[in-house]
Amino acid sequence: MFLLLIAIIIFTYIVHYKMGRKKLVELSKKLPSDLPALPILGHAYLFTGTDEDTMKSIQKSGKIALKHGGLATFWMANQLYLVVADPAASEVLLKNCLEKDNNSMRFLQFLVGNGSIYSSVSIWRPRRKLLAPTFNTKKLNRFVDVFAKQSAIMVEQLRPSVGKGTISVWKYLTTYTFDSVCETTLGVQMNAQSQPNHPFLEAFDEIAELMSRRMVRPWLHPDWLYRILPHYQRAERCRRLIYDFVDNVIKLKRQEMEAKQREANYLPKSGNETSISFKGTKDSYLGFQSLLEMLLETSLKVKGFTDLELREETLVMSAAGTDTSAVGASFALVMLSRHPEVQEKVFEELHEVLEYGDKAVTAADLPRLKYLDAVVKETLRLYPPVPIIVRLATSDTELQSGVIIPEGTSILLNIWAIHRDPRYWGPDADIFKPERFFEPLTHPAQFMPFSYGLRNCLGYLYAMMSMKTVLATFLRQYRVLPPAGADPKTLKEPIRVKYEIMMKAVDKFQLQIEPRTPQVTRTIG
Ligand code: HEM
Repeated sequence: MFLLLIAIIIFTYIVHYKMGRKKLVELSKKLPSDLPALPILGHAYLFTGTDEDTMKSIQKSGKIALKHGGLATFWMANQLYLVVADPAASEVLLKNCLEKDNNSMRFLQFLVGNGSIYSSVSIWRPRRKLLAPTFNTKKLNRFVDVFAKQSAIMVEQLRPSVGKGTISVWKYLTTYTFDSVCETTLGVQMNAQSQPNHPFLEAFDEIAELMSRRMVRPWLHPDWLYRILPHYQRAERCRRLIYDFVDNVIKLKRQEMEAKQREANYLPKSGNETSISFKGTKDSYLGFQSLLEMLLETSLKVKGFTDLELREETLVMSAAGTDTSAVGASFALVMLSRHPEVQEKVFEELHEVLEYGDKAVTAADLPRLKYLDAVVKETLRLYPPVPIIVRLATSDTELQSGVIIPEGTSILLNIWAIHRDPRYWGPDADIFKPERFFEPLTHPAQFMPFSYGLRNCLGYLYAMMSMKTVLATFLRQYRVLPPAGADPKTLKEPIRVKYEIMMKAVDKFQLQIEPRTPQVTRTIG
């Protein structure tokens, strides 16, 4: 009897599995990829080669989907991926499929553990609820002074390179965002701009590269194999360094907050270290509350985050906030170097809103910089720092077109392709034209550099503020030009890009910088 029961269970499982696979195979036939699938590997061979080749494959998959009305399928080994390059389908999928595709996500979880960005819905939902209030406009407005201060430092760091030929702006922008993110999220002044080889930043860069390589190389996927490779040893060393650093910050911040509370007589002198009651919101020594401090405070008032959760969430914010905004601002500078007429319009607007001089940009100035806003958006459209996002269909999901996406399908939303769809952006979809953002969008999901739906980017407002502040501060002082000796024909072609979890310029954003007149020298306070 027992054996019969086991046999029935196994039989039912096999039938269920086969039925599920049948639906996936049917979908792959209905929405073909146009490219041959190899035995065992499927289309995984597309992701061999350099990071630039990987990005080319992402673009190719998007183009194929666009050719077929926005949907195509690919096999990565035995896993079916639906590539989506259609706003209407994206809207349905991003509203209904909240679970992330674990096949690719588990490699990113290596660093951020259960941090909300890659976690399962059951972990993500309560965390998002706690995190969301910290990103409101009023609180973020207080960060603009930090962005302005760090931008001024960046402008000074660049001064020796002004008028001296071609340079890569990447290191300047990434240390700017890193210092800003650390100060506003962790409440720590890192000074990476004056110390660009900061070990924390280097570890972050290295681990991002290692994780993205593993993600797209199936032979690095099995844990047992990965753990014996030097790749893993390097990743583990970076992870340890990052964890130690963040854990220390959390510890120090706890102590700092507790001492401050005691000083202000918020606590009885004999207060128990672990049961502190925060009665009021006090600004830190930085003059504002960092996101970590807000979370620490919440954690002590209501059932909030444990130290491990705090580590995970602060890491998500640091990882999600640093390179993304640096990539966005760097691409914007490259686009402006290629479009001098647009750069002049930005400069005129800056002159109008901020006047000549070196008055720091304030939160009140940002909404008035409308043309700069359109320039940033147009850059994010053509060069979205996060060109793909993934989801998993946890139940059969019907699209508006009637196509049913079966449970178990991995979904790859190709933001790069959605942003270049001529059906939504017109025949000049590939052209840089900021003015298009003065017209209403045809579909709310046709522009989604920050994703769309309930799991969209929490930091989009933060990112827009940071990018606009640094660009405004930079462009008031300097003019950007293409690299010396650049072939005019190449400058008309799309920027060469590579995929490293984020999309970056292959040449690390090379430019020439010239001073604006009248030149203003600024002393950093
Ligand atoms: C140009 C800059 C940025 C871009 C393009 C960007 C893009 C994205 C995208 C596409 C996602 C969603 C991924 C998905 O749907 O699977 C995301 C999630 C997230 N981003 Fe950003 N991001 C940027 C800046 C920031 C900043 C500055 C912060 C914080 C300081 C931040 C914090 C987050 C967080 C916490 C999530 C996870 C949200 C959740 O799962 O609930 N991002 N970001």
